[in-house]
Amino acid sequence: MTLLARFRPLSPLLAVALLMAAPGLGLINAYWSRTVMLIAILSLLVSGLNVVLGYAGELAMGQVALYAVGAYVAGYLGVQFGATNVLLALGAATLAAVLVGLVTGIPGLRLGGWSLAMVTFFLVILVPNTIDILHDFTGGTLGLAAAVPTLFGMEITGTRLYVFILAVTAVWFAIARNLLRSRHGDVFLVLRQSPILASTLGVSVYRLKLLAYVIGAIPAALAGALFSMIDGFIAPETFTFALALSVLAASVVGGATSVYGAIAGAAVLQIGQQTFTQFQDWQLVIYGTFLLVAGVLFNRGLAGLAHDALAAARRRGLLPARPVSAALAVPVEPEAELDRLDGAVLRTEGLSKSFGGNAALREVSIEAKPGEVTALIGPNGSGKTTLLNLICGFYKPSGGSLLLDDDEIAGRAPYRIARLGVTRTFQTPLIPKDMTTLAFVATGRYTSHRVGIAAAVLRLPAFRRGYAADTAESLRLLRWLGIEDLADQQVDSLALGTRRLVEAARALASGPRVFLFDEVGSGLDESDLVVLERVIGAIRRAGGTVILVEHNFPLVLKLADRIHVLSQGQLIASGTPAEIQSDRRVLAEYTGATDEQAETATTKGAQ
Ligand SMILES: Nc1ncnc2c1ncn2[C@@H]1O[C@H](COP(=O)(O)OP(=O)(O)OP(=O)(O)O)[C@@H](O)[C@H]1O
Repeated sequence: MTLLARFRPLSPLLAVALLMAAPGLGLINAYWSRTVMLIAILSLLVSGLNVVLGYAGELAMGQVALYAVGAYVAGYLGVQFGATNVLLALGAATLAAVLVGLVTGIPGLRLGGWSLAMVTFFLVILVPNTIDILHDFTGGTLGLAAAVPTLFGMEITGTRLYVFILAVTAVWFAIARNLLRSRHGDVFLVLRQSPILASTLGVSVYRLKLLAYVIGAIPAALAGALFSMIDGFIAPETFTFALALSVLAASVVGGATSVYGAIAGAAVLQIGQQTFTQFQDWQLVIYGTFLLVAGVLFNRGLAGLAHDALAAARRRGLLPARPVSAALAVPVEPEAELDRLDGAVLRTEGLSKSFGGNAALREVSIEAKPGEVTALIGPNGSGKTTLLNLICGFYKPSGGSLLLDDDEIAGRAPYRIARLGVTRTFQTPLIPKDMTTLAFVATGRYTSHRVGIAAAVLRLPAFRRGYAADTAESLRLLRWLGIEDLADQQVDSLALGTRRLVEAARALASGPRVFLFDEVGSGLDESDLVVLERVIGAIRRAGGTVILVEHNFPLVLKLADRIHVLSQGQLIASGTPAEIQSDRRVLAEYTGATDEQAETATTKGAQ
């Protein structure tokens, strides 16, 4: 390990220490100390927005309202109760943020769609009125003169306050870094791009979004409490809609899916505002235009540019390569067998699904057994994907039963069904952005091998063990599939065939009981198809239950133990590959042959 690589993890710490010491060493004057404090505060606001918008993909505009909540709670405690302890102020602000987060997040997220965006947007608009209505507590439009903050009897002002604000900001960023650079952060990214994929991983979309929203609320309220300590005065004109926009703009400038991008974005915005004094009059127009342009051209922000520049420097050998995941070498023979899988019997009994007047599935009864491949075939629109979606819980049946080892699972939430060991791949692979192939495969283990948030934030041994096990197992699967060299590549840069194999690895990573493969062979070249056949064969031998929806008839004949044929939502035939191959109705319906041609074909087949 080079000296540079050894000290890399310490570099943020050194930067913070230097910045903290700067006023004492006479490196910065009072103007710049204040600017640094304001940048730290804005970066807390932006960091919270990044968690909820950049990672979890939920547009929540309420950072400014939570900022106001933090400021007034801290201010009120000091003025009304003489509780000036800064730690108490931060604790109370955090509590208030969690409370407001839950009260606004629960209805906003329950209703779905754009509800949270609307709720939080109105929250910001209502801030000045709310402050006015609560003037007994807030001082109304006149503002609130806050008490001098203290810590164990010591006044926290001047350089002490500067150091305190930087310390709180550094602690928050350490928490955010540890949270976002863990499987939790990876699953937030999955959630941002595909709630469907997130539920396939066993994640409750509603709960995870609420969690991200509440976590994002905390730094905003902390920022408010810290802000109330700077000037000792808070007034409603600080908490404006323009500030909400500037937080959004700083998030875009820094890069919403970056941990430290929030600091870069906040610095650009804060210094920009202070430098261009006429800015105030034009700020709404400037932010609006900037967001429009940046949304199209600049969507990974400064962090994205820095990331690309570092990657280019590594490619040219100017910087040492990143520790590659292959360092965790585990010898795996490509032909090795999978560990034993605890397959389950999946049965549908008279399962039906109608969309309005369209009966997509009519009284379908099938059984898929462990250690067998059960194939579903049929022409386009015959109901195959609908059947998979019913099994996964994405649709609720209009009638009939769905049994997993004799337990009724119809109507259960998708994430609950996933947690029972039902996994799937998709007709169009669902592949997130901003994630390596290895991390994506490891998300398959998120709920089956869960490591808690506290363990991740505090980097406890349980986290380290879990992370190492996830990495080793994901790498083992990639190696088994012959694509370990792609482990560190961005998963969304892979070709379609490789994406399907990576999806299979993600599905395998949780050690599931039932596999649903939706047209997994389409778009694969010959060599990928060979790997796919090996994968499905190995799952079957390991005792897993496989349901295969596939148009590639020869592939189905090769892999399936039993085939069910659907036509216009009805089961028209079930049998072994040999029986299906010579079924007249199947040939007529499925291949589009006329009855006469089908008869000729079956007669020939019988001879
Ligand atoms: N969400 C939906 N809303 C309305 N109709 C739907 C929905 N999903 C499926 N359908 C309808 O149900 C029928 C069966 O569709 P499904 O996608 O299950 O067929 P499929 O056999 O998987 O077809 P393909 O081979 O083209 O994927 C079609 O008529 C389709 O239009």
